[in-house]
Formats: sequence, structure tokens, C-alpha cells
Amino acid sequence: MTKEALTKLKIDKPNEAARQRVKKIWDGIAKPLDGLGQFETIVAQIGAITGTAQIDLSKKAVIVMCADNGIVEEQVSQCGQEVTAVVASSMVRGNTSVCKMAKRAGADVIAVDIGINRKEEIPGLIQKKIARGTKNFLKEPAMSEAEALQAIAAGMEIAEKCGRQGYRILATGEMGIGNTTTSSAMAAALLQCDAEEITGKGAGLSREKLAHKREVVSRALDRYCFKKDEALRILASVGGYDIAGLTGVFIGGAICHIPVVIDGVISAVAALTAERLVPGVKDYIIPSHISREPAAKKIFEELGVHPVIDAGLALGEGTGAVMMFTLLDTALAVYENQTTFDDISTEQYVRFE
Ligand SMILES: O=C(O)c1ccc[n+]([C@@H]2O[C@H](COP(=O)([O-])O)[C@@H](O)[C@H]2O)c1
Ligand SMILES: Cc1cc2nc[nH]c2cc1C
Repeated sequence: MTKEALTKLKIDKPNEAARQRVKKIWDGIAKPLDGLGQFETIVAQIGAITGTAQIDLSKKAVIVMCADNGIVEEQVSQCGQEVTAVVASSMVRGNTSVCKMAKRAGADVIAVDIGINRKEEIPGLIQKKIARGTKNFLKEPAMSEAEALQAIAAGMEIAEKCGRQGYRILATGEMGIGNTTTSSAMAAALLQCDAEEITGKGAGLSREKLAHKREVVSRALDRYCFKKDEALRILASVGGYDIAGLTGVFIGGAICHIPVVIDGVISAVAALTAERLVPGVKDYIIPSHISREPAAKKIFEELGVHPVIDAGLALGEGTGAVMMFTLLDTALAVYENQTTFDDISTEQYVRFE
């Protein structure tokens, strides 16, 4: 895919008539007006995305993009790169946190090698490797723009295939040591913030190491002098293959009218990148939680997305998004098996605003 082809993509506007029909159904259910708060809004959003008031989230999957990051060479993470391949292998065996949650939530895990630094294939992963990890972005751009576009196309392809296979909702997840550094650098560039205010501890760092990580992000910003509207250059220069792949998942989901649930800070950066590259994608994004990483809040504010879970999660893999699957299923129990005001022979609440 070329940059021109990507930027020419058009996203349909969500179906407002379907959104209104869902809202009307909520108001007819025997409960206080707006009693399920944001869950009513989100179910209506899913109606607008899919174009129907009949909400079906029976088949769901979390797409976990696994990739390595050359910036790990700069001691920005407590773990070594080899851990990415170890955890990715556990994905296949169902042994990671997201696999356990997905099993409980009735969702499939689609784990993808989009750039693990390992020569041998890990059997069971979807093979979409662009390269064996990115370059150290303090020394040279993490990847070329052509590679970034290739990874975006891979993510779009996976989302579109999920659509053909009947998945009704997708979640984004990732695994990649060092990807909170790439995310922080991208968020700082996309939002034009300082490294200081946007860079967090990731999977765990001492105070000294956090100061060093901020310094690394700051040096990268000085080196590349990004403008906020250069999303593709930002992604290629300081991003990762996981972020690029997830950017593609958000774009592909929007094209196919599939709601995509956003997870932590890495997913949030991918969502913002997708929106900057192809405006309109954000209408197809379903919130889940607000990551502990400081960049997350700023990105959600920019996107106008309101996460419903504020629990200090910072696990990644798609875990918070899968929790949201369960919450949505619970809310749908009320929506699908309606007890209406008519059923209980009671006057419906009147909406005054
Ligand atoms: O999702 C988040 O917001 C999040 C916050 C902190 C850490 N992580 C996970 O931890 C790993 C990256 O941490 P680090 O410190 O190596 O950059 C990566 O595999 C992510 O899935 C994820
Ligand atoms: C074991 C482990 C699991 C993870 N999941 C997301 N990031 C991770 C980092 C580590 C180290």
C-alpha cells in the first residue's frame, strides 16, 4: 500500500438512525433514564457502527500484535528483548493473562508475529513479520515508511479477514518489550508534549531509570523535529511494528464497520495514529480502560474517547479491552431480554433535555 492510497481511504459516517433506535430501546426498558450510563451510549455507538439496533457481540476476538523494539538497547526497559518471543510463545499455548481472560470472556485470541526479533517462526502465531524488530531510533529511524505501510496493511488485512469470518467486535492488544518507550515518543510527537509529562514507568522502572527513559524520548524528539501532522513519519521514525499493525486494525475495523475496543497506552497511540492518517476512524473505536501510563489520558482527551474502567491497569496484551467485552455482555443482558415499561404497566420516563 502506498501513502497516497492510505490517505485516500474514506470512512463511512456511523448510522445515526440506528443510534437513535438503540437509544429509544434503552429508554423503553423498565429502569431509570440513562441508568446504565456510558454503557447505553456505547451500545448505541455499536448500533451506529453496525447499522442496526440488533446488537450481536457473540463472536469476538482480541488481536495481539507482537514485535520487538531496537530502542531496548538504550536500557529503557527492565526486561531484555528475548522476553517478547517467550511471551508470544505462551500466547499460542493459552498461558498469558490475555489468553486466560479471553477464555473466560468467550473471546478468541489472534496472536500475530509482526516483528519479533527471532529468526525461527513461532508455530501458531499468524506470520506477518515485517523485520526482526525495529532499529534503535536514537541512531536511525526505527523503520522505513514503506515498512510502516506494510505493517498497517497487515493489520487492515487481519481486521478485514475477521469481518469475513463473522467476528462482531475486535479488541487490540500487543506484546513487545520497550513499547512504552516507542509509545511515549510517538504520543509526545503527535500531541506536541514534552517527554517529561508523557513518559511513564512502563512495565516497571526505578526512579533513575525512568529519568533516563525520559531523556531518551527527549533526545529522539530533538533529533527528528516532528510536526504534529506527520503521523506516518512519526510512526516510522520512533514507533514499532506492533503500533503500526494495530493502526491497521483500527483502520480495517472502521472500513468493515466492526467496533474495535481499545486497550492500553500502546493501543491508544495506534488509535490516534489511525485517526490522523484516516480521519473518521475514531467513531469506530470503543473505549475500555485508562492505562496508568501518563500518555493515555492525553490521547483519550484528544480522541474524545471516554474509558469506563479507571483501575490503574498497565498490563497490555489487550487485557483491559477483554474486560470490556465482559462488561458489554453484562449490559447487553438488559438490552436483549428487555423488560419494558409496557410489561410492568408503568408510564415510561419522559426525557426533558
Ligand atoms: O497497555 C499499557 O498501557 C501498558 C503499560 C505498561 C506496560 N505494558 C506492557 O509491558 C510491555 C512494555 O513495557 P516496557 O517497560 O518494556 O516498555 C509491553 O509488552 C506491554 O504490553 C503495557
Ligand atoms: C511476562 C510478561 C508479560 C507481559 N505482558 C505484557 N507485557 C509483558 C511483559 C512481561 C515481562
